[in-house]
Amino acid sequence: MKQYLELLSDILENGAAKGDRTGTGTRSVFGRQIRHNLADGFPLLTTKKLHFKSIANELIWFLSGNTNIRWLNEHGVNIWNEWATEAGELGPVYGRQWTAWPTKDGGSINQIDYVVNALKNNPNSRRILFHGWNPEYLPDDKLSPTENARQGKMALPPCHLLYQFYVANGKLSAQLYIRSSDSFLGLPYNIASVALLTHMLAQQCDLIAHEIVVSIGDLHAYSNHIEQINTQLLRSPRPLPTLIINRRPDSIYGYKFEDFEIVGYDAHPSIAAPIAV
Ligand SMILES: Nc1nc(=O)c2c([nH]1)NC[C@@H]1CN(c3ccc(C(=O)N[C@@H](CCC(=O)O)C(=O)O)cc3)CN21
Ligand SMILES: O=c1ccn([C@H]2C[C@H](O)[C@@H](COP(=O)(O)O)O2)c(=O)[nH]1
Repeated sequence: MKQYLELLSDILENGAAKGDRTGTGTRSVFGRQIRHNLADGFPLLTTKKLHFKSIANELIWFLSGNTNIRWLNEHGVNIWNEWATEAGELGPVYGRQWTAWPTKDGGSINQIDYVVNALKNNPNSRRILFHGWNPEYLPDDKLSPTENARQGKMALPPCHLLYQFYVANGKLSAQLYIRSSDSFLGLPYNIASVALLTHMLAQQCDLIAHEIVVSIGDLHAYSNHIEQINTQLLRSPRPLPTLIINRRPDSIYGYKFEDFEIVGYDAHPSIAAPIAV
């Protein structure tokens, strides 16, 4: 993932010093993109070891519509702990908006069903997308994430918020828009996650997983990640691993972590970094 390292260098070279909600301080650039052909391997960073289990289980959790961290914790995933209430709630975040977008008559819309149906029955459509930005449930900036979740608002507004799919010649591509991207901690997860989702949708819809495009609004490096980024920039990328899906579940909602196998993942050691809350 040379392109990822290039984005990190870009931020260090061209980033404006910018304050942020968390009070940490960032260097930031606006409007960047990464493209990756999935035929070239599964885009799991090799310049630091990533916890694929967290990435896969987080995606499975999104697709289940769950917005409580308990299930994540029971499955070894702790990346959302800092934002949840004592009861584990995050408010109506990703999973809720993806699978049960609330309607004014008290019903809900499953946007994932819509995407799967369109990919199967109307693959030429230019409307195959789902998104998480539901303004009615955005948090109040003056309250903490936990306080927002307690009041039924999202703890955080979605960062990866718009997923569009495209089919040509039997091949499925995806473009993800990330409005705000923590280049060192969040972005590697978001890249691998959209790649995994594309493979799952391709399997369900009898398509070949092709290209992912990740478009980013505010791409930043937190001031307490600069040393870690410099460490990473000294490392050479290695060949990418391959994803194998061992089973074909009955639906997009049927995947379990055990269905996935990452083969040939030879990564440099992980690099610890503090998360900005
Ligand atoms: N500042 C910030 N950055 C993010 O990337 C982020 C948020 N906040 N808030 C919501 C979610 C939570 N995400 C997270 C949170 C923690 C890690 C993290 O610490 N990753 C470690 C490994 C931790 C583990 O696997 O348990 C890493 O080295 O990648 C990554 C993404 C992504 N999002
Ligand atoms: O999937 C994710 C979720 C979150 N992030 C990062 C991006 C920002 O650094 C923070 C969110 O803060 P905002 O003030 O709401 O932008 O979390 C990410 O990179 N990927």
